[in-house]
Amino acid sequence: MLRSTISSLVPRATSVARHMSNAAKLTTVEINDVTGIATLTMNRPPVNGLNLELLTDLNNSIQEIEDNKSRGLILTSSNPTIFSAGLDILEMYKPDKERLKAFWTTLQDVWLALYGSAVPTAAAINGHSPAGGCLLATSCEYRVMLPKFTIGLNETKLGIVAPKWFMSSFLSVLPRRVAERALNQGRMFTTDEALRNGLIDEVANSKEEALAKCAEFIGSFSKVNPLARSLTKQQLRAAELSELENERAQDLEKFIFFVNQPAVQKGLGIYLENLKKKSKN
Ligand SMILES: CC/C=C\CC/C=C/CC(=O)SCCNC(=O)CCNC(=O)[C@H](O)C(C)(C)COP(=O)(O)OP(=O)(O)OC[C@H]1O[C@@H](n2cnc3c(N)ncnc32)[C@H](O)[C@@H]1OP(=O)(O)O
Repeated sequence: MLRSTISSLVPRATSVARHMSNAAKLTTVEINDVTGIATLTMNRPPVNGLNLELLTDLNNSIQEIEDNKSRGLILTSSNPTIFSAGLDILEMYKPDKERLKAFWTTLQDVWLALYGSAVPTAAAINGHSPAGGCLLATSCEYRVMLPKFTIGLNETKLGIVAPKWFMSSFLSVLPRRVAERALNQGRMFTTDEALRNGLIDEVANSKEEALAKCAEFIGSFSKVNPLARSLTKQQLRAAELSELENERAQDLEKFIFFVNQPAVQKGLGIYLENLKKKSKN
């Protein structure tokens, strides 16, 4: 457990916090002038569905944070109950060919940037985090989650298959046996189950506390040489990163082929319909 005082690292000192950029509409980046930590917030109502525009903004924001040599990156959401609902299913249902390509390519970019980020990363998971939301959270090095939400890779429940690199992130956090069973079941873990299984590192009772715990984790590297730390991280993650780098085109082709299968389209249509029915009740 981290022991240094939380208060010195809390990235909420609004008087000193500097908005680095809000040029991107669906994400905001706020740098704390005291800690040097950047908080990257997703803001796409109603559920932070990862569509092409949100992914593009996420990618630009991560790049901006890297370029500005922030001390760390905390990923969170402006929605009080949803971290991210994962990929926007409307991008995959009856898709436009060119947009589908750009969508998947940008998702690949975001994963490579976040999983391979040179700065320490943490996720303040302040709401539900299915599928692509779980991918983002498990791409970070540390996860703090609020109670009574769910997280997991539920792709099999939608009749789709999580790509290899989704599994890599999941496997970097969970023991293989737990990951394999959860992936096959499309299991969503409650906050308590996620903590017990190691899918998250800590539980916090409020978003502020989650941000503070993430900042404390990032602060734990303050006495470590930053170059040695980032090269160590990147070396540990190199195999998974180069696997996708080397197979990006095939991964895209596979995705496009799979999404366009009539059975997959039918399954996505039914899933969307059920979501809409549920939201109307
Ligand atoms: C070869 C590889 C091939 C394929 C790999 C593809 C990989 C995909 C990974 C993914 O990320 S797929 C997406 C998986 N996501 C989900 O299954 C989440 C579904 N959503 C929910 O479970 C819930 O919405 C929630 C727990 C996130 C939030 O619940 P609640 O607060 O009760 O909100 P509502 O359910 O009422 O939703 C409000 C509104 O938003 C629409 N919506 C929700 N999630 C999505 C989504 N992922 N994509 C598009 N739209 C979504 C929902 O239908 C409602 O719309 P209305 O128009 O009825 O308001």
